[in-house]
Amino acid sequence: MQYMVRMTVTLPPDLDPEVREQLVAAEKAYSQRLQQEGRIAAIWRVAGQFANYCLFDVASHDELHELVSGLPMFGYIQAEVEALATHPNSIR
Ligand SMILES: O=C(O)C[C@H]1C=CC(=O)O1
Repeated sequence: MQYMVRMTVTLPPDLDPEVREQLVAAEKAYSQRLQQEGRIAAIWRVAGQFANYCLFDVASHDELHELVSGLPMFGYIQAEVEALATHPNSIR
């Protein structure tokens, strides 16, 4: 099952810079592991914003929730999820 998830990240402006650096590094490692596993099929930065679109390819709503809620930055992320179905005009 595929889901397009828009994540908007709002880190507190007064967050300790060291904690921020650790969060960013942990987020990168987690995200790259999911990409290597194919559970994040693609990721794009929204130009000019601290936001991204992630295409998840997972088995269930529950797996999606587990992965999104496991993001190190989860407490600072607003996630908007759209479930994707096959488009009848798709040639793939
Ligand atoms: O957009 C961000 O930097 C936050 C984040 C969520 C997944 C990921 O790889 O990075």
